[in-house]
Amino acid sequence: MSRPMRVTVLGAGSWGTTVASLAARNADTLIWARRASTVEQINREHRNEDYLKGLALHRKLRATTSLEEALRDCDVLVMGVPSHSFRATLKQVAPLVRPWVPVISLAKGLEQGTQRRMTEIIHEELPGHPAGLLAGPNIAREVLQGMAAAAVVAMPDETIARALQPLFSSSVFRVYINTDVIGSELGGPLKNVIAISAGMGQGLGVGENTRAMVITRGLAEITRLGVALGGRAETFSGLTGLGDLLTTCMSPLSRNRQVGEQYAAGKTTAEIVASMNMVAEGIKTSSVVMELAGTYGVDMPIAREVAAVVKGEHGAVQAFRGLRRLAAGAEQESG
Ligand SMILES: NC(=O)C1=CN([C@@H]2O[C@H](COP(=O)(O)OP(=O)(O)OC[C@H]3O[C@@H](n4cnc5c(N)ncnc54)[C@H](O)[C@@H]3O)[C@@H](O)[C@H]2O)C=CC1
Ligand SMILES: O=C(CO)COP(=O)(O)O
Repeated sequence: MSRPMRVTVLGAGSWGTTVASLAARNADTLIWARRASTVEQINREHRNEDYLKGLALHRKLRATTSLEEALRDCDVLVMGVPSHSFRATLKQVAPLVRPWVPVISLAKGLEQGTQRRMTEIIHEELPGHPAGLLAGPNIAREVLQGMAAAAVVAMPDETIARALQPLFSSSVFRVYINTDVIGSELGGPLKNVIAISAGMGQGLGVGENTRAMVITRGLAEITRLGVALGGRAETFSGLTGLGDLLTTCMSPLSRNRQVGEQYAAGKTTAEIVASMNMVAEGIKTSSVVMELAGTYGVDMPIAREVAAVVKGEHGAVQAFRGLRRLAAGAEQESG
């Protein structure tokens, strides 16, 4: 007798838990967390108070602290850990997961030191596994509350993407597919850096025109680097590009935007990181983005200012002064 499809999600933070709760509507879903207290709360009370305070999870979602149990009957593996733990987690997974299982990344970061995208790390650590991602403008709390949203499953193979699409879909969560993995995967990490700038602007009270400038010129930077790295230009005006940039720059719930507001309040990177219980990928990604911009000769003035603030080279006020001093050329060119 065939058993129902098993989705395994690794990492029970805000987004891993939310995606697991979505998948539990459509498939037998198991989430792996390191902390026994989190597992117990999900199994007994259908909640994850540390990350999604006051919100109910799908009753069928089950949790475990055992990686062996999580991977035993896994048909689809979803990686919900942040980019800094992505490779280490995959190394633990490698001996336990069956060879053909597709692996979907939720992480919106780039690896420090190697500058790798998460699906590149999947190929390196789990060779032969189909690798893709789920991304889009998806603030976890809003999605879990059932507010309508849309996302993209990006896989090189359209047939596999179509097979995975219904696992995450619901009447209020619309999942599209895209075969441009590079373009779809770069939107998230790059928008996180721009969102820090938008947050700085918010904190400094720069006004809506300036915010629109940061978002629009930020998209130009994202697209320039993304295309140089092999993404398709049109992907950056879709959900994983412009869509995610907008939600992250506009939402007070965005951790990256909150980080920018903290910089505007005069806090240092160390102080900000110490005060957060969640990850803001844009902090670490900013230096990786500047390395890539240097290698590919791409002009990224907004990301450059963010990277300088993250490193403590100057403050948010100087960053916005720096942006004002930029010479403006033709709109489709750099700057
Ligand atoms: N929260 C959101 O609204 C969204 C987040 N994302 C992305 O999803 C990824 C995960 O973010 P969140 O869930 O928001 O982060 P979070 O900060 O809420 O939770 C991170 C989770 O990963 C776990 N973790 C960290 N290192 C680990 C390790 N070595 N082994 C096992 N577990 C580990 C933590 O214990 C925690 O449960 C990030 O890359 C983020 O950019 C993407 C879309 C939406
Ligand atoms: O990626 C996100 C929304 O799509 C979440 O953004 P933050 O990590 O800034 O909260």
